[in-house]
Amino acid sequence: MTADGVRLSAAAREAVATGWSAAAAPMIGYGFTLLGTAVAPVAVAWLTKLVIDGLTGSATMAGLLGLAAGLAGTGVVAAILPHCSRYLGGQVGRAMAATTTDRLFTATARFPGLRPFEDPRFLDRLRLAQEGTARAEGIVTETFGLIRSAVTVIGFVGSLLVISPVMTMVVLCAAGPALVAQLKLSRRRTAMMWQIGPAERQQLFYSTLLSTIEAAKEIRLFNAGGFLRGRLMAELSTAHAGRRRMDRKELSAEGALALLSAVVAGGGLVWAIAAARTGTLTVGDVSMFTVAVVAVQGGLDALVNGIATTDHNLRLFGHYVAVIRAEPDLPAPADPVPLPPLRRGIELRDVWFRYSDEHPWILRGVDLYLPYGASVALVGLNGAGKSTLVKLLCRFYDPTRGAILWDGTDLRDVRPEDLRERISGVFQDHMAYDFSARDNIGVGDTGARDDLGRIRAAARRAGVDELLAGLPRGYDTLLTRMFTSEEDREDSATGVVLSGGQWQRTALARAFLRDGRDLMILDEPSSGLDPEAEADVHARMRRHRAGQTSLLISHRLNTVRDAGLIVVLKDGVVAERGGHDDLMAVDGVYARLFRLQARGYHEVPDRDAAPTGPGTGEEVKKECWTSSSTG
Ligand SMILES: Nc1ncnc2c1ncn2[C@@H]1O[C@H](COP(=O)(O)OP(=O)(O)OP(=O)(O)O)[C@@H](O)[C@H]1O
Repeated sequence: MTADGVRLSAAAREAVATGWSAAAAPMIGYGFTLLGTAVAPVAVAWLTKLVIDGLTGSATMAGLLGLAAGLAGTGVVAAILPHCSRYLGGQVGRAMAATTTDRLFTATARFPGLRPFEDPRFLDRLRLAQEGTARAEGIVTETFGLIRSAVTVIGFVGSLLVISPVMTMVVLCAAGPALVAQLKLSRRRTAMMWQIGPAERQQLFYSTLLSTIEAAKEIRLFNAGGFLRGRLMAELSTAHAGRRRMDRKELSAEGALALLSAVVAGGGLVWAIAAARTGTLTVGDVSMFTVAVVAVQGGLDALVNGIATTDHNLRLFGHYVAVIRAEPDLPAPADPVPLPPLRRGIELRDVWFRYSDEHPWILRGVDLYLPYGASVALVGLNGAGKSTLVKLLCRFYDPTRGAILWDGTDLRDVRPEDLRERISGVFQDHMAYDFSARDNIGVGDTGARDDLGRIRAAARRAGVDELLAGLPRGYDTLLTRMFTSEEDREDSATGVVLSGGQWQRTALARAFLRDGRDLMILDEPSSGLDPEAEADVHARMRRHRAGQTSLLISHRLNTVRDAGLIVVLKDGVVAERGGHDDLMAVDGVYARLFRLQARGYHEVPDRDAAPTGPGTGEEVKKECWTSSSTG
């Protein structure tokens, strides 16, 4: 186990098993071609030596021609095999990348809750895991490469031993420090990547901010580009400093190793030439020695580098293994209970919640009953915990204390996917997918994606059908200009941009597509709509919610007054509950907020009492009058 919690042996086993299950046949072919490329250089060197010795000695013509033919044939094989092995290696790589990517995102989708995606360490691990999926192929091909280098080295070491056992030992001993140094460097490099992870994540965050349309307006209006760029560059320089330190260590270590290799090779050559002069070696031996020293050094170098690279790849792949084997963030029920359709109601029983032990309590003993078929409205000030309560109802988190019961069944005893099958809704921060209109709504129930009739019915209920049907390509029009090619730039049919309110209606249609669910959650579904659209949407929602259990969160209290039950959340508890008239009669928080909003609509400005002076309405009117009468 390494400092970042990666098990190398588990990573190696997983890589081999993945390679075998994803691409057994190309892997076998790859192994054989690599073996061929390993043996070919040794055969070429020996045949060359024999030809040279034959030429300088007394070989027959037939013998020489036979050796030359063998040399040519081996050369052809040696020339073709690397191309075959590259192709087969690519096949192995693509198959493994597809398998590991699929498994990684299956695993991330398997987390039932949201906690992992709020945990910076997990996000770092996920980023490295994605890099690890790209390295999966490397682990397999490098391992084969190691075998190939080992075969080549063994072949040449055998050849060197025939010529000089002493020189063989010298060459081999020089490789020892290289192996140790490369392994150390690999470990340090992976540790460095883990350390600079937070800086690189911040860097990615700032570069995304600076290059996406969502942030572009504010950044320009507030002239905040320089500020954000400054932060981006600071994170970049932190990450670069880490990489530079590592590169310097590598430079000095690898430079020293290269020097050692050059000294050994040079010394060996001087010795071989002197030995040939005294007749201890033949000319063919010198040729063989020269090739063998270079090949053994190159092979050992490749071996050492291959081990170091595999070690590094395994560490990255280990993050992938850690993600795909991670325990779910919410405890899975040992014996899951089936969740039948809602018949009585949902009860929050003394629910306490905080996001973590370091965070303050958000809910402090909420007792609430959502009766079957009732439309319940949840109101409260910003930060009161309304959306948090919704997240608990969807079981994105479990209550820290207390329980949520669905017809008496604790949500913790139910599989999260079974629960979510029974829920539909719109979140306050709903998604605007860069998809077609059809897919944007179809995400609500992917099985209905091809059923345009159902999609249009949902859009009609949300009051957006006319708009979407009227787009240049109807429901198949992209609701983004993101994927427009250079040639299509002027063609509006390739993608359109919706307004905020139009997006909100589209999100509502997505929720309505999940028809017949037991609970409809509507978290601020109309905050971006104009008054007419809001009244229209609420009239539609009223019809849709009639007889259906629903929970509506809204700050516009005129939209909740007809709810069967209004609940006011304050200081982490239910402060008030009842119908609109009851709560007005109680004259508490709800009544105060309602009157405050209503006053804004009813108060007619008192012209006589209106302040006058620079910038006030009266002053501006006067200015306009003066300039128009003089102009
Ligand atoms: N993922 C999170 N991690 C930590 N704290 C959070 C998280 N999400 C929300 N909070 C905190 O929980 C509190 C309640 O937030 P919540 O979004 O539930 O309020 P709300 O009532 O829906 O507010 P609003 O009316 O502004 O939408 C806030 O103080 C917020 O800072």
